[in-house]
Amino acid sequence: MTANIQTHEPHEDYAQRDKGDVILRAEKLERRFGGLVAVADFSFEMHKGEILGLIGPNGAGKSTTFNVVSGFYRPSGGRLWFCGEEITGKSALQISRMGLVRTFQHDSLLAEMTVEDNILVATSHQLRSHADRMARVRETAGLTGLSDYLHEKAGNLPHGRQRMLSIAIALATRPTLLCLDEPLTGLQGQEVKTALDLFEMIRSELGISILLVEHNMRAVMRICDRILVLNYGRLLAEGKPEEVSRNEAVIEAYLGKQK
Ligand SMILES: Nc1ncnc2c1ncn2[C@@H]1O[C@H](COP(=O)(O)OP(=O)(O)OP(=O)(O)O)[C@@H](O)[C@H]1O
Repeated sequence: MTANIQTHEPHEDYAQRDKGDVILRAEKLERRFGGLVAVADFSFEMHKGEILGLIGPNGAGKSTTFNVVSGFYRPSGGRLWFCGEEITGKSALQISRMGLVRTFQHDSLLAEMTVEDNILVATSHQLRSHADRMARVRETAGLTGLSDYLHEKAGNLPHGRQRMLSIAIALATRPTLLCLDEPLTGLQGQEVKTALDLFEMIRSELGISILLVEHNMRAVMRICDRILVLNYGRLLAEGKPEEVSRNEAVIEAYLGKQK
């Protein structure tokens, strides 16, 4: 893994700086599907302002963790807290209204509706006045590079713009925690760089923390402050990118899968 993974400039140490400022806490999280244990004994904390990576080989339990944290699946065991409030067993809608919002691996856009309307719908429960909602739409479109596409049908956008629209929809409510599920899939060179710059900006300008599941290791190593590694549903390692990329067990888990 060290051969094709590079770490870049040192990250500001958000995890250390905000030690007392936990926004997400999982304690012994577990999710079973019949006899299959997809996630087991998974405990972690996430701090305000962090960009936290969740990586692992195919089938490691990353998406299941996302689904449990965001309320789309009920945990089979363990407990979860968001901003100090227990969210174990709460619905996806309740959790998203508390400010924990996720995107999906496959874009969930309203393809026949315009970009503007897709973003507008996301603001509807939060902002009452149409003027406020339109201002939020324009601001969000500006952040995500979609200002020139507001009147296009979402389904007509190129793939990279559709991915940005998924993020714009999640961002429109200005969540506290944004969970991104493989947001870079299908993006090419400059598009990846633009997306990573956007994630940095979301954190630094809007103060939104990011939990990132992503297979693009180079990108994960560049952007994350800290990384959790899952293997067979269990926490295999955690640490800063440079620590994780040198971890023998992590290297073995990835290389073992490639044989
Ligand atoms: N709805 C489900 N029903 C039954 N088994 C499931 C379900 N969702 C996930 N699994 C199983 O749980 C395990 C973990 O899957 P999960 O999708 O969470 O892994 P992942 O790390 O996200 O994988 P990938 O990187 O391929 O997306 C796998 O064995 C998978 O087959």
